[in-house]
Amino acid sequence: MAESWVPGTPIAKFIDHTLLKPGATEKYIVRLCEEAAQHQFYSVCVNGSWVSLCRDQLAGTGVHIAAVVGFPLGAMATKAKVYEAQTAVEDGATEIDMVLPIGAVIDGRYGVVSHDIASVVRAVEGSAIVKVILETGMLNAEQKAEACRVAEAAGAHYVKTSTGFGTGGATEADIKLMRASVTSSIGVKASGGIRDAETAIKMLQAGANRLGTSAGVAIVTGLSSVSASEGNRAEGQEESTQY
Ligand SMILES: O=C[C@H](O)COP(=O)(O)O
Repeated sequence: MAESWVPGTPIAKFIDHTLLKPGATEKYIVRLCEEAAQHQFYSVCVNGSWVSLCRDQLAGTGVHIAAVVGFPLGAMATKAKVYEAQTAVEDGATEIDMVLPIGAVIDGRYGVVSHDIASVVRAVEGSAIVKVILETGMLNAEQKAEACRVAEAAGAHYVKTSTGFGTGGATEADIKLMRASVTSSIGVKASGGIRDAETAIKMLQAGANRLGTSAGVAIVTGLSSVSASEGNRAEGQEESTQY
């Protein structure tokens, strides 16, 4: 069962400190790890090529490593997602945040969705938990609810709202819908567009067990400090959430 936040307690342990921008450089990944260790975030969430660097940087800190898979489109072959997940685990990830095949959900081809998720779950079973990203901004309520049910039945440990690169991000309404669509055995992760403490707390109160955000430092300090990912944007990237 995923841990739930208790009002009045610190939220750092519920945050996946995230840097997924394509132009992220080594110094910002190192900084992400330093910030995660300093603030004792639950994990860093990174693209697969950074996992071994994070493992070295985070040794002895207690901070976990989450790697994204099939990110951000979800449309890769299942075999490719399996290989990507296995590689991330070999390199030190203990959490896999995979994007489900969004088009198959929209088509109603839930057998394909189930097979995709179950294949990744099986590939890393015993070594990593799997969070399934729905990209909620692209789905209607019925599709979101059914995708949650299919993900849980396929063995997922969490359902997660958004990549942060697609249409829309986490909303309280979606967190409530997703929480109501799965049992208490699995968690709900809110991600995409969470930029301040007030929003973070709203997501936790709505039923989220984890938050994915590239603004973790600003959230826990309550300041508009420049976190690793924001610094990365300062090197020439806009904060675009478009593909
Ligand atoms: O998986 C997490 C998201 O990519 C974070 O999105 P964000 O950059 O909008 O906070």
